[in-house]
Amino acid sequence: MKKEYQQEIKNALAATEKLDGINHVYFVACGGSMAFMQPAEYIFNRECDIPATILPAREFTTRNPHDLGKHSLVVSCSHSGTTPETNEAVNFAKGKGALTVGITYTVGSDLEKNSDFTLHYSWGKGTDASDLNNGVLYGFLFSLLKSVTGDNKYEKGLEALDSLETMADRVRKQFGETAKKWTSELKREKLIYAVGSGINTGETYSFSACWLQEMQWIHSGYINSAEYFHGPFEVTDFDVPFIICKGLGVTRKMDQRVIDFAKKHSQKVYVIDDADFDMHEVDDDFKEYYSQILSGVAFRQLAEGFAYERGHSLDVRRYMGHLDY
Ligand SMILES: O=P(O)(O)OC[C@H]1O[C@](O)(CO)[C@@H](O)[C@@H]1O
Repeated sequence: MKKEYQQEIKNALAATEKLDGINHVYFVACGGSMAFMQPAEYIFNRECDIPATILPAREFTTRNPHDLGKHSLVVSCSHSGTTPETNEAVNFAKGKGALTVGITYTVGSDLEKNSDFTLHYSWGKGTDASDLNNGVLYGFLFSLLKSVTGDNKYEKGLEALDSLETMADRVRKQFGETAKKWTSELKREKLIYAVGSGINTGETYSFSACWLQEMQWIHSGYINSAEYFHGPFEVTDFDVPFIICKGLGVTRKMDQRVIDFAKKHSQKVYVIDDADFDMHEVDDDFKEYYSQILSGVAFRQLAEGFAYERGHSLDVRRYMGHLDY
């Protein structure tokens, strides 16, 4: 990871240590930037006693959590740094006395101006994965967990960042042909469901909401594997497509239960299995946490495959940036 990003993480971390105890960590953002932070909430919940909650930025300000105050840490993210709801949430949190850390690609953006501390990341093809948003988030997260728990095991989580690009590149090569095949088969589907859970919740939600709905205008919905059997499974039929992300770790059996059922009733079940991805560089304690970044690499290849097969650029929007909402 670039030295300046490491320094930004150190600066933000030092500020969290001055809080004299964190009562709650909130992650707030919109769309893909919110989805990208969901694993942080999951990891925090799994690893320590400090409550962590992720909320869409507008719901955060609307809900006005009762415990939000001078011992709270509010982490936001906006790629552009300009999304109004996210900036409103940061200013709202600051008004309550919370410490705000903004994660953004855009130097000098509103988010940077509004946040107490900023973590920048790089973007674009050819960027080392440790300098992308996920790398910077995990750099901050594992440093924070080490600080609040005093457990040195998080050093291993930080060390894995050095191998992230190697692992991501391996998945790109491994999954490339599969992505082409699946998207060629699915390109005329009017509706595709995305199913996942646990650490993969954000990436699976983002695949449905951002890649399929927003960037391909394909009807879709995210279904949590645990919730599939409580409503959504009634729409399962031989011709209904499901892309299911099968995670590692504690939620894997929930994903498997969906796969077993869906495969009996639909001929269009496609499974991204994180166990297929080689992660030998990562310590066992952190494999599940890193696997979602690799799921994201596969989801991105599917999105690019759809864009190619359907002749529909991922950059086209009908409303966003053109019409007020
Ligand atoms: O990350 P930003 O700049 O706040 O932008 C958020 C917007 O970008 C997306 O995540 C992807 O275009 C949208 O879903 C969302 O409206």
